[in-house]
Amino acid sequence: MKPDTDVNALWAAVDALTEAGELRRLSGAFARFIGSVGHATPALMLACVLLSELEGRGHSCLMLDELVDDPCTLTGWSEEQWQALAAAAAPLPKNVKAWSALLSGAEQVWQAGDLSFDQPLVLDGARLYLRRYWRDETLVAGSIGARAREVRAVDTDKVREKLDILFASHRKAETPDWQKIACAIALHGSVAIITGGPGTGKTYTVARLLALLFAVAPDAGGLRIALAAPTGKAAARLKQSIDKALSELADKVGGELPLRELAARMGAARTLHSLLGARPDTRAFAHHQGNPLDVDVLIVDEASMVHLEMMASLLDALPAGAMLVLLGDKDQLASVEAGAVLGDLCQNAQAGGYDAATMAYALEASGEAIPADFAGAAGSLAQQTVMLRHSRRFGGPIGQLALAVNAGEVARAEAVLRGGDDAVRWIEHAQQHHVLQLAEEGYRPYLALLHGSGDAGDDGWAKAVLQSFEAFRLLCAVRDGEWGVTGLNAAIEQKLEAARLIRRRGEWYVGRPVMVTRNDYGTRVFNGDIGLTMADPARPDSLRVYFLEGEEVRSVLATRLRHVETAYAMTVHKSQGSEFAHTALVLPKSGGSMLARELVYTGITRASKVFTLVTPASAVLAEAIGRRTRRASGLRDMLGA
Ligand SMILES: Nc1ncnc2c1ncn2[C@@H]1O[C@H](COP(=O)(O)OP(=O)(O)OP(=O)(O)O)[C@@H](O)[C@H]1O
Repeated sequence: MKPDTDVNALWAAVDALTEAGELRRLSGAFARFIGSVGHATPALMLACVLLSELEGRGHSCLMLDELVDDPCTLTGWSEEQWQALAAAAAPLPKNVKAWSALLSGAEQVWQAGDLSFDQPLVLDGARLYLRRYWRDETLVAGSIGARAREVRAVDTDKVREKLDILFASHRKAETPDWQKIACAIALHGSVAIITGGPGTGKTYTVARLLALLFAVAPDAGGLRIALAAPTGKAAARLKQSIDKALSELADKVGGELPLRELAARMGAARTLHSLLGARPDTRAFAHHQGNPLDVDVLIVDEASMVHLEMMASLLDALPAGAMLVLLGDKDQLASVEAGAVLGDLCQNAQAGGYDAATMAYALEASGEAIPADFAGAAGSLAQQTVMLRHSRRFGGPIGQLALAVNAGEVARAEAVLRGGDDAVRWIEHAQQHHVLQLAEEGYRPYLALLHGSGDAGDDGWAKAVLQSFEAFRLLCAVRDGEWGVTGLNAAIEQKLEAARLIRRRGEWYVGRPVMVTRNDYGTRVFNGDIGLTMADPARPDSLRVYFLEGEEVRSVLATRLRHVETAYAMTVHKSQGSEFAHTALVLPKSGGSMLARELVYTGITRASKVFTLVTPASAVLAEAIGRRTRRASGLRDMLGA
């Protein structure tokens, strides 16, 4: 069907906004496509433009109430820009009811019901979706909800006895002991969520949960456990921490529980892509409902990085009887792709909302009484969610700063930053040369090591260089401009060259750190992997890129890596799941909607020993802390809590 001629005014307004850089090209193209497969009214086309635009910013749907109430906040445009578009599509529906009536009457829109339909758009209550995201959200909500409602029979006496052994030697740091409660609660259902800030003991707890499962399972010998995380680095860290925790536990209680057997049986942790059987050239995974994963227990770390589509694929591939345990920090930045799944699933984590049955069960199975402050009736998923609240790594000023930022307390955050402690510094009125100086100091040690005696034929030496590089990292809020990743990487290269720390001979040179930007199954390098360029010990004229995979070093010929970028500076998004002794976070002069509290919190919590904040003007910090990243999604509603 041909589009109506009265959409031409809208296309002109859309094109003008696109030229002004306020709309991505895809959004106009998407709306035109929808207009080509059915009757194209200006209001419908406008909704499609917005839906696509918001998808690019991580939202899974367009909330009609937000569109009616405050379109400028929704789109991030000025009143003038919004009016230009709205006037071109006029008359627009005045309220949600009128929008719903208009959309549900369009032949391209399907009104939510069962899962089989052909329309590209779905209207579910007051939310307009792209078909794919509606399906994913429905699947995630359905599967998680069903798992949360499935209460498992637990021998509470036995569990309590084993928990007392597993937690005997630890010093209880908080009352109640949420770690112990988390283990008991996880056993009670087919899904559990353990959330908490850095160093609150999520991995420590899950190692004990595995030991507990092993101790109480009727057929421990046949228990199939899988460990996974969104990135290779996070997977390696998970495996390392669990191995460490289990071996410490085995030293303490090894005689009483079969922990060495458990540790020996646990395979490597894998990326979610590899666990699900990603294949080149297709989005479909080898594992799905028809060919489920061969697991009884699946532990997924860094779950805040798991986007909606991946979570849907994971749940689709998980066999019905299996237990899923999600670990992550709900306050961290959400995934780059659409969705904020962990945040949505953890909507009640802070308050608890435990019902009487859960309170009674937790007391019986763990011996810990959940305080009345956390009582409520928050729905079945809340009963399977535990938030760990005491950080063991983060007592000092870095932890205080993270807490203040997370709570939105600007004055307290500024006071910590100005407190004069060596662990937290603030370059408040920075110019680019301050950042370059910081980078030179931070990267000098690994470059000195690299140019000293030793060669990459010696794995121990290559590993030491890679570990030295991990001691410092510059994180940016944005990609472009003087204060963004691309501008800073170029400037840092020049600075290091002027300081004779690197010698560039074209794109590749000894010492160049790179980040992989696309999965490559041929060379087995994956999006987000970071490597360092060193001379090939076998052929001194060629260069190889060395990657640290857990304890192992592996290398790939530099010329075989096609999708990489220089990585002295990287985005906060890409740094998730990593930790650096000294982390420097650079905020731009103005970052728009990107610059938000979750981003600053995630940047700070990447630092284990020293954190430096770099701002061109101090007001930028308050601006960032004051802005929350909110992603539209229907998951909370669909979960019904
Ligand atoms: N109850 C406890 N008793 C003694 N030590 C603990 C306890 N809980 C955690 N720890 C220790 O605190 C440190 C941080 O714990 P862990 O690595 O499990 O935290 P995490 O929440 O997984 O952190 P991250 O989010 O950074 O991965 C570890 O060294 C761990 O051994």
